[in-house]
Amino acid sequence: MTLADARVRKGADANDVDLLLAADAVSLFMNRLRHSAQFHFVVSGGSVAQRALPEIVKAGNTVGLDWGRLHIWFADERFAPRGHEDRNASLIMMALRQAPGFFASQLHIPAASDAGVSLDEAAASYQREVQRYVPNGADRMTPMFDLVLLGMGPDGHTASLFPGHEAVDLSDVLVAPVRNSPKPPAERVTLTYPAINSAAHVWVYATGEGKREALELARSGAAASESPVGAVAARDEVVLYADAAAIGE
Ligand SMILES: O=C(O)[C@H](O)[C@@H](O)[C@H](O)[C@H](O)COP(=O)(O)O
Repeated sequence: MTLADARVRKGADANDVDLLLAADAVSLFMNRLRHSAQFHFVVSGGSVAQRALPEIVKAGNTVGLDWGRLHIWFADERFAPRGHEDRNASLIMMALRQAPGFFASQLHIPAASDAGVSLDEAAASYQREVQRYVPNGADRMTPMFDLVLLGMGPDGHTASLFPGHEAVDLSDVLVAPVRNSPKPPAERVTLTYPAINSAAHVWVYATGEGKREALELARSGAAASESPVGAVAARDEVVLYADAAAIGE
């Protein structure tokens, strides 16, 4: 299943979408954790980190979610110094501070640029971390995240997979270094399609009129090089969370 045939969860506005998504995420966590010891959840930067994640944390706390059983991963991270405002980690850590029982060791952050490793090493060590912690799917080879929550840019990028960029074409790695990103900062670490598309659930979050055109292109089944978000897929289900402004209906 891809974004072209995704189930759509539509909210009247961004706030409505946040509430809808938070309730769905928590029920997915609870259901999965009935049969599984851990839940591997991939989050993104931008408004996913700023708005959706804090709402998910609030909804989890309301039902007494055991945060100690979640592992949180990054769809992408900017290769900037630790604590820098460009880092997605800053926002994500802020949201998770409100999640009782969630330990720092359950948060998997790609290395910062001042950690003494190169960009290539940061990507390689993140890939090793994914392989070490995330259980493999039915093929016993590919790590299977439980849920990947992606944002999208007005250019159709998702994670740090940008239109026309080489990371979009990679089929043999789970994590890639990105140089010359059209959106600053230029250097990033990103999950690739093999990692994203083998997840059980992939949810795409798009709010605001600025996303409308890119979303339309993505849902028309455009090629990955033109619309990276349009090429995301999932083993079980792709769901689009969008407000009326983004979906244009
Ligand atoms: O790394 C980045 O440059 C951003 O994090 C970026 O990828 C962002 O997630 C999308 O552009 C969606 O952003 P919004 O959801 O805030 O519109």
